[in-house]
Formats: sequence, structure tokens, C-alpha cells
Amino acid sequence: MSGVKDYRNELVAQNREQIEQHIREILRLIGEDVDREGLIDTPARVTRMYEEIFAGYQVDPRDVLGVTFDEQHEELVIVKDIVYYSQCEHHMAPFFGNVHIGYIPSGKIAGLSKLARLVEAVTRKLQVQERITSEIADIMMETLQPHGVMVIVDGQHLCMCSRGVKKPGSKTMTSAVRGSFLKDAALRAEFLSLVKE
Ligand SMILES: Nc1nc2c(ncn2[C@@H]2O[C@H](COP(=O)(O)OP(=O)(O)OP(=O)(O)O)[C@@H](O)[C@H]2O)c(=O)[nH]1
Ligand SMILES: [Zn+2]
Repeated sequence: MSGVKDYRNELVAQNREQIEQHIREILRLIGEDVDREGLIDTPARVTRMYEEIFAGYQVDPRDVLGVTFDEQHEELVIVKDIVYYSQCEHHMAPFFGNVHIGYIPSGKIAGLSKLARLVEAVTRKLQVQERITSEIADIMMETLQPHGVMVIVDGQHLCMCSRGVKKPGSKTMTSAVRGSFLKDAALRAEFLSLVKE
């Protein structure tokens, strides 16, 4: 595993030649002229893009929250509007949106940027939106041991917009609720109202 700050998918880099060959073959099989100027470098570009958009395989998302601070703030902390881009595991088509994370620390707070890094680590791979949502909540619970966590994710799935059912603009909303948020309706309401602002 490489460090959690700047990472690319090393397996893609190791297999670069084979991946490029396969992409070239797919281009040929869909009826393209693989030797035309605009496409000559496309297999290499796509492979470099895979190193980036599939970088999540390179990191254990738990390591991202390795840096924490002891702090007695046992009140709501929210980081909202964390933009993510992921790839749906059914079609390998992009989906993207925002993640909102709220938690009540229990003696341990995370660096704020680490929550955004956690989103990166969980989304930069083949995913479904539900799993992104619950993985973020579960990893927060496991590593920070807070009183509770609530995560909301919205997503626009290109596999539903540009193909198939073709419903551009439709948004999928998912939430995960853990610990004190489960029992406390007022806390959930406070989180939701601050996320909406
Ligand atoms: N639950 C969930 N479903 C997703 C997500 N991303 C894509 N899908 C769905 O995965 C399903 C795959 O369905 P299939 O019937 O196997 O594939 P398909 O024939 O291409 O389906 P259509 O998209 O309806 O044309 C579709 O309904 C997609 O909308 C996600 O993040 N969560
Ligand atoms: Zn899809």
C-alpha cells in the first residue's frame, strides 16, 4: 500500500502494456480505425486515467483517519458538500455527487481534510452508492469511535442518464445512520437542517 496522500493504482501501472492492448482491441471491435491520429495515444491516456480513477484500490481507507487529535468537543461536527466521482460497478459508467458527514466525537476528532480523503479512498474504485455511504459511516465508527455518525450521499448516475432508462437530472439519495444518531431524532434533524443550508 502506498501513502494515503498521493496515490495512483500501481497495479494498473504495472499492467500498463496489457491494458493498452485491450483498450486498442475494444476500439477495433467497436468499429474504430485504431491507427487514426486522434486515437493513437488513446489507449495510453485511458490507462493513465485508470491509474487515477481506480486509485482507491491502492489504499486502506482506515489508514486515512490515522491522524487524529484528542479533543473534548462532544458536539456535532459536519463536513458537507464533499464532491466525489466514482464508477458504477454494473456499467463502469461514472456517477458523482456530494457526501455530507456529521459525527459526534468522543474524545477524538479527525483532521477535517481526512474526511474528504476518506471519501476519495472509498469512491475511487468500482462502487455502488449504497456501499460508499455505509463504508464511510462504518469506517468513521471503527477508527474514531465517536458517539455517532450520519452520512448522506447524493449521486447522478450516467448509466441512468445517457443510456438505458435515460433520466438525466434524477438524483439518488442514500443515508447511513450509526450510534447516537439512531436514537436521537433531534440530532438527525439538526444535521439535516445544517446540510440543507
Ligand atoms: N442500487 C444501485 N444500483 C445501481 C447503482 N449504479 C447503477 N445501478 C443499477 O444497476 C442496475 C443493473 O441492472 P441490470 O438489469 O443488470 O443492467 P441493465 O440491463 O444495463 O439495466 P438498465 O440500466 O435498467 O438498462 C441498474 O438498475 C442500474 O441503475 C448504484 O450505485 N446502486
Ligand atoms: Zn451503472
